[in-house]
Amino acid sequence: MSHAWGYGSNDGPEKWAASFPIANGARQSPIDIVPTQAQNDPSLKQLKLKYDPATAKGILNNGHSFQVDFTDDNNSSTLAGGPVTGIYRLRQFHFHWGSSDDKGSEHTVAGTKFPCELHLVHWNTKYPNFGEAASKPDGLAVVGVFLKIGPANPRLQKVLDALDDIKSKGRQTTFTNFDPKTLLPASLDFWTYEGSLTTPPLLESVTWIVLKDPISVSPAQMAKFRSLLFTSEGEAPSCMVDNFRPPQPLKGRKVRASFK
Ligand SMILES: NS(=O)(=O)c1ccc(C(=O)N2CCCN(Cc3ccccc3)CC2)cc1
Ligand SMILES: [Zn+2]
Repeated sequence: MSHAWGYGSNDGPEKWAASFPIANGARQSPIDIVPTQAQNDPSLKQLKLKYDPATAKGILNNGHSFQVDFTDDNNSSTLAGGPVTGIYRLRQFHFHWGSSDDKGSEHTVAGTKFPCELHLVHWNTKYPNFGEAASKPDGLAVVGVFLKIGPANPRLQKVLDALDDIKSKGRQTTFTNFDPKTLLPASLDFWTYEGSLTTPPLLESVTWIVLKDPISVSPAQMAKFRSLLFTSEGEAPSCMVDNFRPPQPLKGRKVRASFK
């Protein structure tokens, strides 16, 4: 069965359930976060993020987004605390964005869409590797950060400057000496809930940690994201935009807040 999926009218989120029936599962992501319905949980620990810039390895256009990959053969770049038990290793970060500034994020906040959303993907070191962890209910932890239109964000620039080298699907280049902590807002206040990957195979293995505060991105910087292609060299070019899944049913899940 072909698992070719995308974000178009023929292969987009409304069609994924045909190949990935878990798309209609009990803990799917993203969701609409309603702050007034999120309960403050004083038992939530402070989020502990430790990232070593030397673990940054490369940047890849994977045909759905672009990702910055990290070496994850030791505990140099990790997430701990917050809602998770144990130590999770940083594997990659990537983004989702829209064709215009009025959409693009996967999570929404009381119905508000942001133009872009950053995902930092970590896997639980109680499992031997990412692939194993991705199939376990407590296997992954993804930190989500909203990007809001404002002044140009200098901390995004090194990532955006690399995009010219990975314009089409399958292109990759080295990307080293980068600290993803520089992409985070000042406050690590977060909402958390149990969910899934937001792309196929939609595995229900993600503890989501969505930061309350956005970081800024300028319209010109958004244009850089939109300069990428879904397609490989030699194919009819298709702009990489609107690579977001819409919010999914909460199905009785509770969203907790780390803040009052
Ligand atoms: N938007 S997100 O929810 O943060 C997100 C996080 C991670 C990925 C991701 O890395 N991939 C690429 C390949 C690995 N598969 C899992 C897998 C499938 C089959 C055999 C082993 C593991 C997951 C999709 C995608 C989306
Ligand atoms: Zn993502």
